[in-house]
Amino acid sequence: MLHIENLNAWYDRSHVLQGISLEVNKGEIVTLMGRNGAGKTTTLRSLMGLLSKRQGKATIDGTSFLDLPAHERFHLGLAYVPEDRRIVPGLTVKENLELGVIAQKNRGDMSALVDEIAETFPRLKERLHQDGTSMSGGEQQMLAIARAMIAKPKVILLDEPSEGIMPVLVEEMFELFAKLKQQGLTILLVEQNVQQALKISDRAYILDQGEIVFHDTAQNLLNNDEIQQKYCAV
Ligand SMILES: Nc1ncnc2c1ncn2[C@@H]1O[C@H](COP(=O)(O)OP(=O)(O)OP(=O)(O)O)[C@@H](O)[C@H]1O
Repeated sequence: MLHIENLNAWYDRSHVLQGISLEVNKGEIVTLMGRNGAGKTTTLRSLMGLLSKRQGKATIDGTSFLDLPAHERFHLGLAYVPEDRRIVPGLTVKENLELGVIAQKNRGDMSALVDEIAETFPRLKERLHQDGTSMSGGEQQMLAIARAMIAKPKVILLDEPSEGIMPVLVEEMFELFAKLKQQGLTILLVEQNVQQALKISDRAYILDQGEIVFHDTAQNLLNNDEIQQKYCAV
């Protein structure tokens, strides 16, 4: 589904990603792990075209997208939820969700789409008329994910969704990812919360200093303390 081959990326002269190759098959959750500064966010940002200098190849369902403008990636079925969530202040939860509909080519029935997504995110359903930014960090994270999901993407890139969120909501969030996977979504997940991420993932890649240094099934990695200690201790 998502295929990345020899991806390189630079911030000015700093060569941060040094030839990353990975793939995420349809319906898989794949976690990208690694210490702070390893290049995880840069990988997602490069895929979204947010770094001016990058090289390599990336395809979604066989279509190359690295050189396409952002809206065309979106129409190919690629969605991105950055770490900072970007909930629009002054808009309700429902209005924030509607922004996800407005961005679509074929908008269909806006309220039907909002109702549909609210079924998957019961916590949002109860708060549709509340100001989006008045919710807790975890709830805002769910709103950001729901807003991306409304476009029915094929692949979603999630950057540190559990960052700064209270433990009970983290649990709920990981359950939600498992549910989205069951609905057929393909997920590339960047997470520091290694144990929980691996429990719901199929496979994982470890990044270190801009290179993939290890990959395995999530189950094997979960049992591999040595590798976790070596590359994932913060
Ligand atoms: N805007 C920027 N300009 C210059 N260098 C940057 C910029 N953003 C990140 N870097 C550098 O690129 C490298 C990779 O950073 P990146 O944010 O991708 O790491 P990460 O694995 O996501 O880490 P973290 O878990 O801390 O977010 C780091 O050395 C970082 O200092």
